[in-house]
Amino acid sequence: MQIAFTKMHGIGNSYIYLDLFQHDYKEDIFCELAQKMANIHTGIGSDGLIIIQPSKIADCGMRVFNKDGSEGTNCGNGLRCVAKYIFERHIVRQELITIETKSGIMLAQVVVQDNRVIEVIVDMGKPLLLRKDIPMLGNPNELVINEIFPLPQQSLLVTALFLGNPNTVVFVNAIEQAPLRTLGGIIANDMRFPYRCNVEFVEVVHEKALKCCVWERGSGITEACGTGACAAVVAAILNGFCQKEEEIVVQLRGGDLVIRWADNDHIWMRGPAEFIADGIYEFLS
Ligand SMILES: N[C@H](CCC[C@H](N)C(=O)O)C(=O)O
Repeated sequence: MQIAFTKMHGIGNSYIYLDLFQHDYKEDIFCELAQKMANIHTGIGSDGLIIIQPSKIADCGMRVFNKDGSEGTNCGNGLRCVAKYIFERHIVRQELITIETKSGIMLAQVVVQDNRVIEVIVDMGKPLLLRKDIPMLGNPNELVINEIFPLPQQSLLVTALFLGNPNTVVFVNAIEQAPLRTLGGIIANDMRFPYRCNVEFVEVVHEKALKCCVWERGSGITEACGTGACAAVVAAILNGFCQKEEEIVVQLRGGDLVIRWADNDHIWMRGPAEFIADGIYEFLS
């Protein structure tokens, strides 16, 4: 079966995009397709698969599937790419775009220069801070801020929250020394998170800049994570390292995002989105 796809990335967090406005691919192949197309050796290579589809309640819908075939509930870098895609491929004509995700309807504003989207600003909604909303085992109506998180090898101090998807933030003195490879997957798959979680290690550079590296639920280490960068800013503000209302630059391996926790409690993310290639994939189910 031939699959028409577009590969795009948001600061190095790359996905294979399928456009269901143009093609009628059935959802029962998405899990296997994500695993096969994301494979760098036998497929196209990406951090996962994103489905762009019609929606009854927004300009379009977005579903995100990780490398392991699991489905996420949102994708910050993916939202910017979807907004760019549907604007430049004329699925919509307006610059303010609504995108339905499994964690709610997101609002994206494309910034256009010479008919090209050079940047996208996304309202990522409000962070959810209670354990029951992350979700994380323990007292359901408690916050998880700078909490001791015992592991077999050592105990960490974590701040956990839901922002598009479950996130656990660990502050470190130097990002180069973050135990990303050794502990990222262990935390992400810990049984205290019923739906697993994305894990961000964060160094506070100063009150308006963070360094962040990420182990993503279902995909492992990625160059960047949009929802993770937003979660890092929320955690830094909750821990008193940064201030609400300020624009915070989050420096990830693949590039920078500008994040702001506004006074209406919404999180705003600003960053680029790029096309890489269009192609046809031979799917042998
Ligand atoms: N791995 C994530 C989905 C992708 C999130 C990330 N790529 C982003 O840019 O937000 C999850 O399963 O929650």
